[in-house]
This record gives sequence, C-alpha cells and structure tokens, in this order.
Amino acid sequence: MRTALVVGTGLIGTSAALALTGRGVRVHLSDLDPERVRTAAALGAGTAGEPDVSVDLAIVAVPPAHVAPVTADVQRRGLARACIDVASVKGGPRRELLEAGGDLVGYLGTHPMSGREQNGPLAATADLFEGRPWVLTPTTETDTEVLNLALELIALCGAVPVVMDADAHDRAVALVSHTPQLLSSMIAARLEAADETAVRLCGQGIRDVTRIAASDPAMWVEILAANPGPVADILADVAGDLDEAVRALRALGSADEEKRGGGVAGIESVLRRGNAGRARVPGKHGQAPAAYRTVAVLISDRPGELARIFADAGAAGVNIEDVRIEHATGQQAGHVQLMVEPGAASALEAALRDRGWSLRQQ
Ligand SMILES: NC(=O)c1ccc[n+]([C@@H]2O[C@H](COP(=O)([O-])OP(=O)(O)OC[C@H]3O[C@@H](n4cnc5c(N)ncnc54)[C@H](O)[C@@H]3O)[C@@H](O)[C@H]2O)c1
Ligand SMILES: O=C(O)C(=O)C[C@]1(C(=O)O)C=C[C@@H](O)C=C1
Repeated sequence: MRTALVVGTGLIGTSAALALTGRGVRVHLSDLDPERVRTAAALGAGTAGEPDVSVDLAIVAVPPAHVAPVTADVQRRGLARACIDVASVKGGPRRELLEAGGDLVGYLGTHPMSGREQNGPLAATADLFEGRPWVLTPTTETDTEVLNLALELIALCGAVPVVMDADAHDRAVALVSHTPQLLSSMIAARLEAADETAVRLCGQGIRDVTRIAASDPAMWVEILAANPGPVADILADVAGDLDEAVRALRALGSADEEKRGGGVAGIESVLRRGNAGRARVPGKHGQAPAAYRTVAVLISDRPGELARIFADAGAAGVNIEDVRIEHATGQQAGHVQLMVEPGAASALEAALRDRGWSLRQQ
C-alpha cells in the first residue's frame, strides 16, 4: 500500500493514519470538522484534504450510522480503489451500504478491538492497535484486493487479523464490549450523588470497573443504537443475575438458618461463575490467560521512581509481564504492582529488598 485516505480523523482514524504514515504510506486526511483534520495533520498523521487521484485504500472511521453514506460517497467519487470501515458494529452498516447503492465488492467491514475512553485526534497514538485483534468480515462477494489491502493495513498497525461473520461479530461485541460499557456506566452512576465520605474511599477495584465509564456518551449512543437487540438480550440475562443476587443477599440477612444457607450458596455461585468467566479473558498478546504472581512495591510519587524499579527488576533478570499502579489516597505515594511469572517472584522480591525497596505482603 502506497497511499491511503482516512475519512474521520478522530481517535481511531488518526491512530491508523499515524501508524501508516510512520511506515511510509502517504495518507490524506478528511473529516466533517476541519479543525480535527488540522489537528491530525499537525500531529504528523498525513496531509489535510482529499486526494486528487484515487488512493489504494480508504479507511472510513466515522460513527456507525455515517459509515454507509460516507463509504458510498467515497466510492461514487472514485477516491479510492478499495474501501474499509472500522465501526464497532458490522451488520447494519453493510446492509445500509447496500440500500444506499454502494459497491459491496470493493468494501470490507472491519473492527479494531482497541480503543480508549477518550475520543478525537489528540487521544490518538500510532501504537493503539499493536497486538490487538482486528476483525475482518469478508463475504463471498468481497474482492480479494480489498481483503489483501485490509490485511496489509492490519499488519502495518501491528494488529492481529480475526475473520468473522458480521452478525456473529455484533453478538460477540455485545457480550465483550457493549454490555460491559453500560454496566461500567451504571456502577459509576451510583457515585454521582454519593456522599463525599463514601467517594473518598474509592480504591483500585472501583477504578478498574469504571475506567470505561469516562467514555464519550455521544459515541456510545451511536454504537448502542447500531446493536440494540444483542445488547438488550445480554443485559436481560444480567438483570436475571441481579435479581438472584438481591434475593440471595436478602436471604443472608434472614434469621432462618436454612434461608441463610441458600443465600450463601447463591452469592457463592455468582462469585464462582465470575471466577470462571474471568479466567477465560485472554492474556498478553491474546494468549491463554496466565496466572502471574504480583509483587507490590511501595513507591513515592517522584520523578525516576518507576525507571529505578524497572531497572532493578531488569538487573535481577526478571521480565515484568504486566504492571499497574495503585495510588494511595491523600499521600504522595502508592504501590506499583509488578506481575511476573510465578517462578520469578521470590527472586524479584529478594532482589528488590536488597536494593532497599519496601514490599507489601500479598
Ligand atoms: N473509540 C473506540 O474505542 C473505538 C474502537 C474501535 C472502533 N471504534 C469505531 O471507530 C469509529 C470512530 O470512532 P472514534 O472513537 O475515532 O470517534 P471520534 O469521535 O474520535 O472520531 C469520529 C470522527 O468522525 C467524524 N465524522 C462524523 N461524521 C462524519 C462524516 N459524515 N464525514 C466525515 N467525518 C465524520 C467526526 O467529526 C470525528 O472527528 C466509530 O465507528 C467507532 O464505533 C471506536
Ligand atoms: O479500552 C477501551 O477503552 C475500550 O473500551 C475499547 C473497546 C472495547 O470495548 O474493547 C471499545 C469499543 C470498540 O469498539 C473497541 C474497543
């Protein structure tokens, strides 16, 4: 691929454009909002404006409801030899393109399973898709050239291609992306009017569960409006689980021993099913989930602390598989949690203690 056009220079479009420009592809940038094009161009994502001659690939990175009209327009005006979109929902946009008189042969629906809770070009990064699944939904009518160009884009972005049927994709993302967004928002919404004394106690658990509740409501209304049925089905199942959990908790407060036993069993079942589901979430680089050991080290909020701890772990010959930081409330300190292979944990703990670090017992 030598040339590309990105239509929609928000988070996803600009991230793809940055990855392509970084690998020598000449990228043209366009958006309804000229300010967003200027910002993306200033970030080095490409040249502002549509191409004079047809590019190899157009990447349509606009909200789901805009995919069909924008794609049909790009095709009608011959701006690109092939056209893909990156919307979070795949069945509807394809059907709408057909209704809009678009060319389904030269189009391929795709979806990078990577994003952020912020939108717009300023949140974009060239490595956003690195190591993440990128879904392709070809059909028997998809032109091989379009499929090959999409695979080249995915390779240039460092992502991992996954081929799926469009409607199966929509049911899958309802489960792993769209319903979790709603549930995260609902948990965070409980805090809106909560007493400050309660909010002050927020720890790592609620931070983990509510990160995506900071997402842009306008974008998510567009996504959910394009996939309402599958999301409503899963949410109805969750509502059933919620009813059961409420019944079990009420039973736990009962004076009747038998009822209390039922309550314990009900709550334990929810938690055990949660363990089983969590154990299925793929680990690093999409591999089977790994059971890492966590080494938690007390650090102060000073420049160079993290670099020092990583260097000390490196000097001990230990690979850090994952990392997270737990900030202490009201103090300029926190715990950095280093996730390592179980066999390496004792050596790391000993090496860090030798170098004067304080470790928290896990
Ligand atoms: N945000 C995520 O985490 C994520 C992840 C994967 C895929 N997606 C999908 O990627 C697409 C873009 O999402 P985003 O997060 O980059 O949003 P964004 O708001 O950052 O960017 C969308 C851009 O599209 C532009 N736009 C809207 N209508 C347009 C039109 N008719 N013509 C030209 N430009 C138009 C907007 O001005 C905006 O700059 C959406 O379809 C979304 O479902 C989002
Ligand atoms: O990491 C995040 O912030 C995301 O929510 C990204 C996420 C997801 O649910 O995995 C959100 C929507 C997209 O369609 C794809 C990816």
